[in-house]
Amino acid sequence: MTSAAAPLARLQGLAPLLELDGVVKHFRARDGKGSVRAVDGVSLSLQPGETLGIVGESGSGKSTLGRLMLHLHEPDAGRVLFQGEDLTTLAPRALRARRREMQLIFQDPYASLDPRFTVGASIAEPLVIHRIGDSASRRRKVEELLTLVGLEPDAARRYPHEFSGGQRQRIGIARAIALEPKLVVADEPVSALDVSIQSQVLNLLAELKARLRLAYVFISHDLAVVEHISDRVAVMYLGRVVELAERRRLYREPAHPYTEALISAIPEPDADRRRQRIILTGDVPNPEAPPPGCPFHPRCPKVFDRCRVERPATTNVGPPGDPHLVDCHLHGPRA
Ligand SMILES: Nc1ncnc2c1ncn2[C@@H]1O[C@H](COP(=O)(O)OP(=O)(O)OP(=O)(O)O)[C@@H](O)[C@H]1O
Repeated sequence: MTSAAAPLARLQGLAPLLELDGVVKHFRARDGKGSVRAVDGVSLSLQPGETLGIVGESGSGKSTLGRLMLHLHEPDAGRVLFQGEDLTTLAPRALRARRREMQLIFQDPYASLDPRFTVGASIAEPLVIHRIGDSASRRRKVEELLTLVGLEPDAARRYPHEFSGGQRQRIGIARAIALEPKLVVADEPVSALDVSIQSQVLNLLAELKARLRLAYVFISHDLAVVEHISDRVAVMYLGRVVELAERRRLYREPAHPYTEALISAIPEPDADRRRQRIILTGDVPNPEAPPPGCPFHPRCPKVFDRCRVERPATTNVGPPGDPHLVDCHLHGPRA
């Protein structure tokens, strides 16, 4: 996907918070032979205060992309710009300072909560690491954060195992926003929760976004969840963004047959909005040996000859001022 979205934002006079330009990350395959193209040339941008949803099947590269955005992975190629600064070339000290402004929320809050620490100590830890305030002011800050995420201030004295999954995710969120970041990457933040609790946590994230003017990158395999929270949505397939558009447009008029199939599988109680379910045949191809041409062609219900040999370029199918980018020969200049 080319970086058409980023120049457009610039034309509109908005400086992006985050820009990815041709970012690549390959891993050595777990058997030691070959390499996995986890992220294979992604360009996109995120505006301050915006929520970008990232969807795709398991193994499509969503988590790797999220970690590249926070520079928790070093890219093999391409650039990651945060507020215009290239994170890949920043000195370690400057990078540490930028880390305050970007945080990660995990699927399993246990990953960020040490069971031996009180909740208060876990939430205060980033403040301690970045030497912010003294112990009294940190205690007050922890109480404020707990209140902000809908928990009682005295939760600070208790331990993670004393809380339910939803409450633990609230604690993980309190910890992530302790340093008042500008960017939060939330990687499947509600996938481990009961459906009834999911919407409470999603509402909390939406409330915090408005209050703290956060930008989110919201990663999920669940398209219904992403629709609820995102401003724009990027669809990943085999390490690439194959479609990127404003949320309503993407769900109403998906341009890529892969997106269309994913959307058709969302359970829809409203019969008028229900789509004919498109069943994808075959598995996601092995990312160590992606197919030639369009990587989706072996599973695509609309495949034609050109798809088997030529990789589609990115085309903007959106109206002026509303980019809708898609990598599919159905929409290319010679379609
Ligand atoms: N550290 C690693 N070493 C080797 N391969 C890796 C590593 N991390 C990820 N991969 C591989 O890269 C590909 C993309 O993985 P990634 O976790 O980014 O996808 P995902 O879309 O987030 O999937 P999931 O929803 O299952 O987490 C997969 O094939 C995965 O096995």
